[in-house]
Order: sequence, then C-alpha cells, then structure tokens
Amino acid sequence: MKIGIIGATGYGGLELIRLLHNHQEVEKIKLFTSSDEGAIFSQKYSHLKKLYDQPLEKIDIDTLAELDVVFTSTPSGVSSKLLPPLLNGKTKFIDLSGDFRLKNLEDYEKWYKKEPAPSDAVEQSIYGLSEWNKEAIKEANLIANPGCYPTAVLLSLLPLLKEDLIHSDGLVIDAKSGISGAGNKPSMMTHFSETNENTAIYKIHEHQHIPEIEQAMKMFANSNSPITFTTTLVPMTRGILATSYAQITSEITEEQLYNCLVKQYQSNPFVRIIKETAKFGTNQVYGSNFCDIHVKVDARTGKATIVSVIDNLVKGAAGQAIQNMNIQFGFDETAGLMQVPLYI
Ligand SMILES: NC(=O)C1=CN([C@@H]2O[C@H](COP(=O)(O)OP(=O)(O)OC[C@H]3O[C@@H](n4cnc5c(N)ncnc54)[C@H](OP(=O)(O)O)[C@@H]3O)[C@@H](O)[C@H]2O)C=CC1
Ligand SMILES: CC(=O)N[C@@H](CCC(=O)OP(=O)(O)O)C(=O)O
Repeated sequence: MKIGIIGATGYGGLELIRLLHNHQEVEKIKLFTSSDEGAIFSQKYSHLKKLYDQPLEKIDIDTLAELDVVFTSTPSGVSSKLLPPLLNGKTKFIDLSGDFRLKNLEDYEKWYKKEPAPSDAVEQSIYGLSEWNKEAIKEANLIANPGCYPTAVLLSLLPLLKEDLIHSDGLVIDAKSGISGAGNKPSMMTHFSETNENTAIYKIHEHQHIPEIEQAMKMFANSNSPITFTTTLVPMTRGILATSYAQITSEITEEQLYNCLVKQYQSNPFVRIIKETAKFGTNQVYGSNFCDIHVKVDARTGKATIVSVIDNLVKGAAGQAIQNMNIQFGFDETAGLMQVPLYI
C-alpha cells in the first residue's frame, strides 16, 4: 500500500504515522504539507529521527492520484476544496475533518460557518463509524471519518436506542475532552495558562458535533429527537469521557442494557463493555483504539447513566481512520491497531 497523509504535521497526522508504521500492508508513506515544503520531517519532530528522515512534499494532484489511499487530516474547509476533483480516480480518500460528514449542506454552513463541499461529493461520502457502517465502508471511495465526540457518544447510545431500551426524548450528553482534541495550533482556549488547573465548558448548545450525532442517531437507530450536548475541556492531553443520561423505557433493567451492548459488540474487537467497576476513566484506553462502555441504572429516577471513553486521537481520529482503511481494503480489521493502552 502506498499511502499519503495531508496534514502530516498536525496531531491527527502524527498519530496516523505512529499507527501506520507498524501496519504490515504499508509499503510507503508520503507526507504532505501546505506550509513547509522540503523540510525534513524528523527535524521538525525529533521523536521521528531514524524513522522519518524524509522531506515534506508539496500537495500535488498528480502525486496523490498515484497513491492507494490518502488521509486528509486538515482543518475544516480544506478537504472540501481539495478532494472533489480527485474522487473518480483509483485513489481512496479518508477524511478526518468534518467536511463530508453532514449530508445536509445547510447544516454544515450553520454549524461550521464555512462553505460546504459540493453536493455530489457529500452524497458519495460514507460515514466511517466502523462498527455501524461496515458494508458501506467496504465499497467507499471517500470516507468521512467521524468526529471524536460523536464516536464516543454514538458507540455507547446506538445499541440502546435501536432496541428502544432508552428514550431518545430528553437525552442529555455531557462530554469531556483532553486538549489535543483542539489540534496543535495554540489559542486562548488551549494556552497552558488557560487550561492548567482549570476545567471549562465551551460551545454550549453550539457544538458542530450536535448535528453529526443527531444525523447518525437517525441513520442507525431511527431516532429523531434533538439532543442536549455539552463539551468540557479538562487539563489532560488525550482522552474523551462522554456521559449520557437517558430515561429507560418501562421495566428495563440494568442487566438488559448491559446484555444489549454485549450482544451488539460481541464480534467487534475494539468495543469493550465493562460490567463491574469501581472507577472508569480515559487512562484505560489511552493510546489505543478501544472504546470502553459502562452502564448503570438509577432505580430511584428511572434513568440510565451511560459512560464511554476513547482516546480522541486514536479511536476518535487516526485509529478509526486506519480501521476503516482495513475494512475498505479487506485487511484484518485490527491490523496495526492492537496496542495495549498506556495505563500509567
Ligand atoms: N485532534 C483530534 O482529536 C481530532 C481532530 N479531528 C479533525 O481532524 C482534522 C485534523 O485535526 P488535528 O490534527 O488535530 O489538527 P492540527 O491543527 O493539529 O493539524 C492540521 C494540519 O493541517 C495542515 N493544514 C492546515 N491548513 C492546510 C491547508 N490549507 N491545506 C492543507 N493542509 C493544511 C497543517 O499542516 P501543514 O501546515 O504542514 O500543511 C496542520 O498541521 C481537523 O479537521 C480536526 O477537527 C477529528 C477527530 C479528532
Ligand atoms: C477539545 C476540542 O477543542 N475539541 C474540538 C474537536 C474538534 C473536531 O474534532 O472537530 P471536527 O470533528 O468537527 O473536525 C472541538 O470541540 O471543536
């Protein structure tokens, strides 16, 4: 496999390189830049010395068209312009940004405040929630890799919504993320002195992942309710913990919710349903492609608390993108991805 990474210098790109490095099917990785053509990659990132001492290349349409698969790990508004002219060639594309996820172009404009991708490109894109869209992913030329928060939220809620074990009405989702979720460009949001010793809620009711979660709830669980979704930055580098609060449908027990999740994911290597646990946190998936899910019912309120954790850069971005490549090309789904989490 000859692979290209656009946005190789960013956090998602670096994580793609780390994971693809040990992938048996990968022969060559070309690294592209929009801002530093010719720079030796390992001089920018010393941890890659003796591994990637190659120059960064200019993004060139003809070079991209020669590759088997190209990952675009770029800010929103980039791949929507770059990829459409390339979509009918032999190269397959996996986009980590939000540019091709939302089928309703007005939603993209409203939530991302940017011009949407051309409608025919959006139409042919396949939503890459690996565990839920495998058949379509196998045939895809363009995969819209899910957002980090939607991955954590959807994997935990879809089975329960699909089986009508929880009500979609009144669903409240409170998600927390490490700072690397915001990429490598520092800002007032992510500056050390703003994030250290601080926990801050942001984009209240305005987060761009709201329409993505609602779209997928409709697509995979036939659920039409609007969600309440909030996001909080916590002072750590990696990890997402998403907690959802849902009213259970009558007479449903905790055991039934647990069994539903186990059944849904029994043949999926990266989703683990955790039953008894004194604590449940992001370190149990750190650096890995796992999504762990835990569910508890509060008999007093009739509500279920459903919690999931992922590493935003792995299952929430590069790991899921490689899992999708594996599915697309008929490789073992776990190829390059069975890291033991870095617990401590
Ligand atoms: N961080 C995360 O946890 C997750 C991120 N995502 C999404 O993935 C994408 C990448 O995220 P992340 O890696 O964190 O972002 P970063 O900001 O860390 O990196 C983005 C990279 O894109 C490149 N880039 C910037 N502008 C352009 C352009 N006009 N054309 C081509 N390349 C460009 C830059 O590299 P250079 O200057 O060398 O070209 C930059 O290093 C984003 O859309 C993000 O929202 C999705 C899930 C999780
Ligand atoms: C911590 C943090 O700032 N996270 C980012 C996630 C960005 C992202 O992944 O955005 P797209 O999926 O839309 O590309 C945020 O909340 O906007």
